[in-house]
Amino acid sequence: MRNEAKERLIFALDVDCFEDAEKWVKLLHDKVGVFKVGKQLFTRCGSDVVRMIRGEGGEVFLDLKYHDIPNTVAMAGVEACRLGVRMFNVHALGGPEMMRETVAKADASCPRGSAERPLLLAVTILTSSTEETLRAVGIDRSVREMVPRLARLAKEAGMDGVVASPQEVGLIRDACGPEFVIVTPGVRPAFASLDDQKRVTTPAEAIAAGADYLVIGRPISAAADPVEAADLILAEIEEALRGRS
Ligand SMILES: O=c1ccn([C@@H]2O[C@H](COP(=O)(O)O)[C@@H](O)[C@H]2O)c(=O)[nH]1
Repeated sequence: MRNEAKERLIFALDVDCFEDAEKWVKLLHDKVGVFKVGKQLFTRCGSDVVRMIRGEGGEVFLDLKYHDIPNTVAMAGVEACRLGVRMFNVHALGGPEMMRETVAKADASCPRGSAERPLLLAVTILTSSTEETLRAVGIDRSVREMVPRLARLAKEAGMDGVVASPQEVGLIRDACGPEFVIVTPGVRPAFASLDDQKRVTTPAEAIAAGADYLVIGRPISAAADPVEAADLILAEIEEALRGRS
């Protein structure tokens, strides 16, 4: 069960240099299944950091949240496939054509079912967003309407899963079924602060709701003892997985 908990924990490597990234990977590689490389680290270090993580035996979630015209996103997706990442993502708000094109180009470059094929994920509504955020950008529907709607669009386009708040896992499961992958940031153990996250649950609640992977950054990186924080989170995930089986 400890190994399953580890495989489901994704650590957000939100640091500003290669050396710090390498230190975190060496420190946490026994605790974490996947390391998430986002905009800050990728803009600073590029694909070298992906190769470093893979060289250390880690897997990579390339969290660049592509959102552009269909051809541009699809070709970026092909490059993500070539990097050998375990998963990468686009914004579902980029629309069905953008997602379909990304899936088609990934299928051509890295066939489904092959060992190298990454999971293709679509971000629904960011976990830092609220109803007010949606109104401000002109979306009149609620978060709880938008998330399953975007998840359904992603599934129909052939995407493997979504990134969403753990608060909406049940809605997504109802809309998209048990095989659809759900990756949840916005996870806060009781000992951590919310920071800029708005739609959060604890790790235990996220797993009990049916999340497949939990993305956690600052609750580990800002802890006085990051290894102890990761252990506490793993214990919580493990306990919740027992309750699920
Ligand atoms: O909706 C989203 C999508 C992505 N993220 C990313 O996850 C991590 C969360 O880090 P914490 O420190 O645990 O808050 C961060 O890298 C985000 O870019 C998200 O939070 N919400």
